[in-house]
Formats: sequence, C-alpha cells, structure tokens
Amino acid sequence: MQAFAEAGEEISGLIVNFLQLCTLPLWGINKQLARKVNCRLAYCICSQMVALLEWWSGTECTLYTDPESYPFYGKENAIVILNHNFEIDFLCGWTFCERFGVLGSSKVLAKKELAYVPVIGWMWYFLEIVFCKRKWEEDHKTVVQSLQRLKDYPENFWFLLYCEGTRFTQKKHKISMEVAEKKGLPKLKYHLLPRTKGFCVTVQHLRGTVTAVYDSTLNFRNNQIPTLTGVLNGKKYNADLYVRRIPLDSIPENESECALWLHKLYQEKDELQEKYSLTGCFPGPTLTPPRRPWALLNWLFWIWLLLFPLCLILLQLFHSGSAFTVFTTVVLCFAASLGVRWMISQTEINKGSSYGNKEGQLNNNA
Ligand SMILES: CCCCC/C=C\C/C=C\CCCCCCCC(=O)SCCNC(=O)CCNC(=O)[C@H](O)C(C)(C)COP(=O)(O)OP(=O)(O)OC[C@H]1O[C@@H](n2cnc3c(N)ncnc32)[C@H](O)[C@@H]1OP(=O)(O)O
Ligand SMILES: CCCCCCCCCCCCCCCCCC(=O)OC[C@@H](O)COP(=O)(O)O
Repeated sequence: MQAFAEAGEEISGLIVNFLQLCTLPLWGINKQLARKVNCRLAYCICSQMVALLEWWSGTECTLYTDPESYPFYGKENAIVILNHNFEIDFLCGWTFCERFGVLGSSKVLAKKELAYVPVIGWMWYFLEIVFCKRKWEEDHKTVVQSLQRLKDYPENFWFLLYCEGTRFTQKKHKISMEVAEKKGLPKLKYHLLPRTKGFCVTVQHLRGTVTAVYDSTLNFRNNQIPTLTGVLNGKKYNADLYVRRIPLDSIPENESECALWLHKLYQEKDELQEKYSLTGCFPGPTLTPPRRPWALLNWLFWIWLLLFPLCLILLQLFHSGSAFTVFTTVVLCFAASLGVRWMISQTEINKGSSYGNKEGQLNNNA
C-alpha cells in the first residue's frame, strides 16, 4: 500500500512536469506569463512536500528574527545564506518560503546532478534554477548567464546559497579547516569554510534586483537528526531558524572585500551556533508565521485526484483475476516506489558527494 501511495505522489509530480512541458510554446509568446504559470505549477510540487512536513509529520518550525525586518519577508527579492548540516534543511527552507508566499518562485544555486532528479530536478529547469558543476572554471560563464536572466523575474524570489557547497561531515570539516589554516583564516567549529566565488558573483550580478541578504541559521532541538524518511514516516521534529536581514548595499562591491565579508559572516554564524549549543535556543524574539492551509489543500486535491481512482483500478485488477495484469501492476508500483526511494536517497548525507574531501579534489563530484 505504501508503494502504491508513493507511486501516486510521484505520478502527481510527473503530471505537473508534463504540464510544465506544455508551457514551452508560451515562453516564445509571453515569457513573463510563462514564468508566472511555472511558479504556480512548481508550487503544486513543492507544497506537497511542505504539507508532508507541516501537516503529516507535524514538524514545528520556529522563526527567530527582529520585528523591523519581518515586514520585508516575502515582499522583496533576497539572497538567503543557510548552513548545510541537515538532510531536510531545504524542506524547512521551503516551509518558510510557503509561509511568506515565495515557494513557487524560490531559487537556489544547486549542484548540476540535481537537475536530473525526476520531478524536482525537471521542475527546476522551468524555474530557471542556477546549476553549477562546482568547478569554477566551467561554472563561471553559465552561472553568470543564469543570474543575468533573473534580473527581470516577475515574482518576488529568495535565492538560496549554501556557501559551504556541500553537507557538513566530520571529514569535510577537518579538511576545510586545514584550508582555513593555510589561508590564515580563523577556524570554524560548526561550519565548513565557505566557498566565496558563488556568493560574490551572485551579489555582483543581482545587485539592483535583490535588496537584502538573509543570513539564516537552522538548528533542531534536542540534537534531533532529521531525515526525509522520518518525515515520510510521520516523525515530528522541532526546527529553529534564525534570520538576520542585511541590506545588500552594506556588502562590499570589490570581490576580495566581498569574500572577506563572507568569511567574517561565517565566523559570526559560528558564534551564534555556539550560543545555540549552550542555551538550546537562539537569542532574540520569535515571530513565527503560522502555517497556511494552501499546502494542505493542494496535497488533499492530489490525493483525491489520484489515490482514489488508483485504488479503484487496483481493486478492479484484483477482481479481474488476470494474473498477468495483477503482476504487471504490482511490478509498476514497485518500480515507481524504487524511483521515489532513489530520490529520497539524494537527500541522505551518507550518500553525499566527495566534494570537499581531499580524495575528491581530483575527481570533484564523483
Ligand atoms: C529563510 C530560509 C529559506 C530559504 C529557502 C529558499 C529557497 C529554497 C529553494 C530551493 C531549495 C532547494 C534546495 C536544493 C539544495 C541543493 C543545494 C546544493 O546543490 S549545494 C551545492 C551547490 N552549491 C554550491 O556549491 C554553492 C556554494 N559554492 C560556491 O559558491 C562555489 O564557489 C562554486 C560557485 C560552486 C564554485 O566552486 P569551486 O569549488 O569550483 O570553486 P571555489 O573557488 O569556490 O573553490 C576553490 C577555493 O576553495 C578553496 N578550497 C579548497 N578546498 C576547500 C575546502 N575543502 N573547503 C573550503 N575551501 C576549499 C580553494 O583553496 C580555493 O580557494 P581560492 O578561492 O582562494 O582560490
Ligand atoms: C510531488 C511530490 C513527489 C514526492 C516524492 C516523494 C519524495 C521525494 C523527495 C525527493 C526530494 C529530492 C530533493 C533533492 C534536494 C536535495 C538537496 C540536497 O540536500 O542536496 C545536497 C547538496 O546540497 C549538496 O550535496 P553533497 O555535496 O552534500 O552531496
């Protein structure tokens, strides 16, 4: 039955991918309309995952931020900087995007491998997500081109940058601190050394389009180690997100100064994490936006549209008594379920890339 439910979820995503494909002719006629339509279609996919987190697993997401910054959230374009320690950090990010109304349009500087993940990766193609191979010589041109395209984007968007470039592991941390030492930079305890090229080029090319950087730090209470499988199994987590709004004007234009600025920011982020580990909370007031019903309604809509007819088909198949048809259906459902499991495995840190490992330096993304 679980395989059948997972197949249903995947089918809904593939239907949306197909609808996105159907918008291709519109791009030539009215590009801004095509972008808006694709934001709505992407919302249909992302919000199903948000619904799983918010409504199915009941995960609580608390926002720590100052009241003066709060009115800007969702009303401006922003670059979001986030620590990269947890398998579901992107999903917690999506939850806040949903609550501030920018879920369909949210963007990220993502590794190229994710472009090939069915449903999510294909959806990103139509959202004009910026992809990189994490090899700067090859990335520079394409990243700049992709950023330039966002200058006239018709919806407010948040552009997520995991400046650490890869998920935190003890081994990657040790290696990146050796790099820090060689560069004469202070050691970080909770973060990998940030890669500055992507940030500097994003600030440079989105200046005038984006008005602020949201320095964000995510943690889970009581040392929870959240996983996507846990969320799908209905496990409740407690996420704390600290967001500090920094006007883009205050970030240096010069590339080396901009890189130094980012290193200093990560030193401050590290101090904040130290405080969290000592006190179990972030400083300052909490101002958590409530969860909205739209993600849940969209999820229920797809369940109604797909699971009910799929169950009927399944029942009819078993009644038909044709061993071949029953066998084929079961095999197809398990194949779809395996597909979903492979997608989930993309979020697992222990199956992560070798980027940032010493051995991986020669063969970056193997
Ligand atoms: C409020 C919160 C909600 C927000 C949510 C908003 C939106 C949500 C939207 C979508 C969610 C989807 C989530 C999907 C997640 C997918 C994310 C990823 O795929 S992360 C991986 C890809 N992204 C990045 O890597 C971004 C950061 N990286 C960079 O910016 C890089 O600079 C680069 C552009 C990728 C290029 O990388 P490359 O390695 O080729 O070059 P660099 O110049 O950066 O690196 C060389 C440089 O680094 C030094 N070095 C060597 N080894 C290390 C090491 N181990 N650690 C640190 N530094 C190292 C080396 O000496 C060089 O130094 P120098 O520059 O001085 O020469
Ligand atoms: C319509 C809904 C379909 C529901 C299908 C069921 C759930 C399937 C979930 C698949 C989600 C796939 C999203 C992939 C996002 C992974 C983000 C991520 O964390 O990438 C890691 C990179 O940052 C760094 O990689 P590493 O160098 O650490 O390695």
